[in-house]
Amino acid sequence: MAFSIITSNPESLFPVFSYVRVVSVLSALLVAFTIPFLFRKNLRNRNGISIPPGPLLRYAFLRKYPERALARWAKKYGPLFSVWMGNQLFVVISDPKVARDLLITQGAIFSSRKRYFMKNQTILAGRAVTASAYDDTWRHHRRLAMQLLTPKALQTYAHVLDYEASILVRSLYQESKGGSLPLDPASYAGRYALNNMLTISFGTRTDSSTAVLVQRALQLAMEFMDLTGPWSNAIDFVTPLQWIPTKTRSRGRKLHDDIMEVYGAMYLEFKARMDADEAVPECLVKTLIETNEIEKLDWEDTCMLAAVFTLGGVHSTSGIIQWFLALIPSHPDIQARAHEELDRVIGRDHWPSAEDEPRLPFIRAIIKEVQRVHAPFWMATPHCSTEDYEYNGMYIPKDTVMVLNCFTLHHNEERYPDSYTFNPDRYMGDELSCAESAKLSNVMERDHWTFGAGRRICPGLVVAERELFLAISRILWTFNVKAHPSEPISLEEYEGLSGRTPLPFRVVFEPRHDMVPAALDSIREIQL
Ligand code: HEM
Repeated sequence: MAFSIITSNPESLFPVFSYVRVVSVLSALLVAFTIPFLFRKNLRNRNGISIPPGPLLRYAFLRKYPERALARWAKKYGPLFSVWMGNQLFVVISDPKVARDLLITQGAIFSSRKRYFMKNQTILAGRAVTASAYDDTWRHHRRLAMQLLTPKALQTYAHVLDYEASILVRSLYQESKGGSLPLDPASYAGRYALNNMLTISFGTRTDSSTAVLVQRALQLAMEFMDLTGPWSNAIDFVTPLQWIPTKTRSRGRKLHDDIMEVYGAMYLEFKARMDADEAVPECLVKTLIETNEIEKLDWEDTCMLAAVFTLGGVHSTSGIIQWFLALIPSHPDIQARAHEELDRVIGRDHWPSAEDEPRLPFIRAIIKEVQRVHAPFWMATPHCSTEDYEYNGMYIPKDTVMVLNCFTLHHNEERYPDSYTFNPDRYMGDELSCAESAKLSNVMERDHWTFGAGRRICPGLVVAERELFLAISRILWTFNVKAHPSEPISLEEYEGLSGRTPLPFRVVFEPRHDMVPAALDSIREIQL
């Protein structure tokens, strides 16, 4: 009987093995299995409130110029939207008041960092201030770093920043042969920022922009920027990729080892000098060595702290100087007004110093406008929430990555009319420093968001502002910066994963008046 059923109607005996059914079941399983990886999931809190709206698909990475996707989504979904990156929920802030309400007012909840596989776990091993969660280790390390970065501490090395700005201008003059050869300013601006950070960290500097140390430290900072975009590495969002030996994973591990090696060696060299009772300058590493007994930092913490200023404060500052030099040749009217202000307020027999800043409102306005139109980090450094939170009828779960969408914030037409135009005049009358501006309760008056917001705001901003003013005001005092007639300057951004500098370009540094050589001759060597 059973045999006859098989021969007359085989499907009835093996229904699940029929070709069509097998394919259908497998397809259904595949769809059921992949849908959660392809499409967004809505999450609700116990009051039934949903996460902020956002795109339907999940993403493994946002590679090319992610800020443009964020700007489009902000237009479509509003000032607070959410995106799923693999299994990680991101909430993106694109409005100044929302940034204030969440990152500043609710700083106790929105000040942690996600443990990004690449940046925070592999390269920085949860350290270097920027990679630490919002906890006692972060407070400890940030306090140590801040000892060198307060306005009062800055006074102890203000003469070095002044000196380095002079050296920057003199190098540009000499190596352009008095303006006859066009120069790519990247390594000059890089060495300027690097020397300032080396001084604060290690009490040392380099004489040449081609010195091995300069090249090595700049390479490490560049590799760091290339590997650590907040949206760019699929390895951060697709966990199985972290288990296999990919090229990206190897690069991350190598960078960690290189940072330990380079900065560890510099630390030990400094310590050997102290052990030999040599006179050494005040700097971060000296503080770390002197307080080692009390602070009890392990070796990895020590190396990462020694590296933090160089990793955070070189490409950022040098990038803004480069953006200034890329932008200014195509705005001769703005450059002429800056020259006029310098001639009127400072004169030609000496160049500006830090004390002159309040008297040069147009130069200050140019610097703020460069920072607005080309912030080196369009998404700052994302924060992470440590508790569930409900905001304006939207649910933000614990462990959400919070992104400050600086690109959209900097193109807010209400705050910056005609926002795509480079127009320093929008900052005329703004007499506040960036640090003061970041504390304004009316955030619609804040100058820009280039240094981030809230409790993780860039601790180096007072130093960075001083460096930018000295470099840019002296370049303007000394030169007429022009494009080379046969080399148009592209304003396209270098697509580093996190930091943005201009694509390589060259400019002509034409000395502006007869007093330039005398000013350059008057530079006096300093003792560190
Ligand atoms: C123009 C130059 C600079 C820019 C645009 C810049 C920008 C930023 C941004 C956007 C953040 C993240 C803020 C946040 O999480 O909300 C940050 C953090 C940080 N910056 Fe800067 N920075 C600059 C210069 C510097 C300098 C000169 C130093 C050191 C002397 C420095 C050290 C740091 C450190 C240690 C952090 C981590 C702070 C933390 O996580 O608590 N930066 N910076």
